[in-house]
Amino acid sequence: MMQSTTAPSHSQHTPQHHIPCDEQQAASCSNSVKPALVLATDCLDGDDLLEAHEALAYVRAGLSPAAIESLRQRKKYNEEIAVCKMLLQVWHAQHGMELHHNSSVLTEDVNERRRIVLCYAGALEGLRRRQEAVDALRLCLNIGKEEFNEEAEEGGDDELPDGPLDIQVTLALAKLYFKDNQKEKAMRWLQSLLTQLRGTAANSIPAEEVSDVFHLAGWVKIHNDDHTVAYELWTEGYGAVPGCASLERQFQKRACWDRPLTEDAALAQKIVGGDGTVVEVIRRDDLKGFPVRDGTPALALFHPATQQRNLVFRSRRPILTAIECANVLQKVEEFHQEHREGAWGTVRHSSVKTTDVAVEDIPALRPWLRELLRQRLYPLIHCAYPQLADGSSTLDGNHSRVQVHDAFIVRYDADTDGSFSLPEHSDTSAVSFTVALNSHYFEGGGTWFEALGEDQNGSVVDAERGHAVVFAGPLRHAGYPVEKGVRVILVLFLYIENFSYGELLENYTKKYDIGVSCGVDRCQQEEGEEKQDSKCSNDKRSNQDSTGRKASGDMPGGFVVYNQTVELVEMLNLTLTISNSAPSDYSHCGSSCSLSQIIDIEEPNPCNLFDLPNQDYLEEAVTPSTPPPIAAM
Ligand SMILES: O=C(O)CCC(=O)C(=O)O
Ligand SMILES: [Fe+2]
Repeated sequence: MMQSTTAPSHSQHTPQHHIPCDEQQAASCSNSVKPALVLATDCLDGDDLLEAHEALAYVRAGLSPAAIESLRQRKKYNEEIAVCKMLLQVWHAQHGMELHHNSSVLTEDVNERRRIVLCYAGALEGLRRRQEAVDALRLCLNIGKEEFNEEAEEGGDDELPDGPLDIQVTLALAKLYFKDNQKEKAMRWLQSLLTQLRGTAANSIPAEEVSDVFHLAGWVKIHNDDHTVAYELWTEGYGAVPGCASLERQFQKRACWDRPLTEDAALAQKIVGGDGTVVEVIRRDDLKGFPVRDGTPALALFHPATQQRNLVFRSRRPILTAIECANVLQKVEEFHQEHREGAWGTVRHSSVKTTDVAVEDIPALRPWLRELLRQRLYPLIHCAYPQLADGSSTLDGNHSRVQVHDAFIVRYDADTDGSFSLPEHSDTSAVSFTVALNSHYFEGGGTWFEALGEDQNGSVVDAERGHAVVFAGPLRHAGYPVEKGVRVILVLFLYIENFSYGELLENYTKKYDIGVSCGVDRCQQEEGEEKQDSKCSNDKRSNQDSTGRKASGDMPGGFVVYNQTVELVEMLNLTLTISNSAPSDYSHCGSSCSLSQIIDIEEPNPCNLFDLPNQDYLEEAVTPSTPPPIAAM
């Protein structure tokens, strides 16, 4: 069983920069006065007395800046709704309700109506009146109110209108369905758009609309766990719109990770190096398996007989040498110095924002990662997850079916708000890796898993420098807070070619009557994406589910509340069990942590995982010729 130690007390575990509650309240009160007063002054300058009074009322009420912003936003949406409603009434009085593609309404009038409807639906969505926003868009697409009935509300299929679809309105509708986690419906509309685009002369449709359709369709597929089709769509989209930066990025990513590997070994050795230690091929005995609780949905991905309940593994010996780790950190740091003025970004992921950098952006690390995957990580995955639920293997002959969806290096810093931890989430991957690139200059950290441990509080799996933790991506997990210093890890989101497991997860969830998981789903975000919610939205409005936990309500975006991790820590501190005692000789390293301190190459490894009690060795794989059906689990 897992080795457990009692968790540090709450005070030990709360990072120093967290202000106590009452202090925090006082800070937010005084903060609110300033912007509201500025606002009031601005309004007076602009002779807008009403707004000035409103702003002063906010000041008197002691509202926080966030509350003021939210009130003003609500007001703006309500105004937009009132104006749009009136304009639509006028428009329909002039042109009638129905608008067929052969109708005599002028193009300008059609464009005007579209603009109003999109604004109207956007404002309704902003106020969380999503169903009304859907109704408005459907009406604009000539799916009349009269047949909008319970069937639609129950998730029945929309009937597609005759004739060509209005691309912008259909896209907006598909986005709303996607946000509402109605992925099949979203995909149905997008499929119709794709068919329409494929049958239309390329230059007759604005490139932006074409790229938006491909982009969104790809993301819906990713969130439906069908990465293979998503990348096919993005590749096709890039062919249709070669100028589209976001599609190009996805295309280049494939070109980077699917490249033939012929020269990588020598190149990787030259660039990233090693200390001459040959990292032997990983065998199953090299992995310590952590069994998850019965009823964990991610169990549905793998064959129950070969997997048992082991969905999280940690390597018993390092898969990266100390020199390799140091050299990778060096390259990452050099990259930030040369290209990012020394600063790390948080733009790559929406909903759960890591402070990170994509490996494919650092040319020196590309051959290294390709070689690492081929030589060590893919074999490791095959050992850990030998057989999928459909009876197939992660290997196809000698070729690994595992593919990179996202590869990035994450930096946690105890002294930086928003990057000392990562809230609870699941990854958009079948299998994920974290590989520790340092271990001596931080305290805390590790990966918390909801489904591990004896009780409902989960457990933290931590790893020494060079060691890997591999786990099923749909497992709920979090980056446990780093209390002191800096923790740097390599993270990989991987998918398995032609293995889309969404339905397996869904059936398992239904079978065990598990509610829809609350919280956030990790998805990638391209730079500048926040402006376009056609990809993953970064919606920070929170709501509450019936269990009292904050839930995103939205898929795939959700919200980011770093406080969520603080809540998590508080909850964990009650009865947390840490799966392995952390090395006790961490040295303190504060905000001025330098690269040489993070790169802990000189340090002896304080905790040799080979010396741990071995009772958790995995059982040898039993591979039955015909797998029992999932229902037998
Ligand atoms: O910090 C960790 O160990 C987890 C990181 C993670 O879950 C992620 O980047 O998606
Ligand atoms: Fe994750």
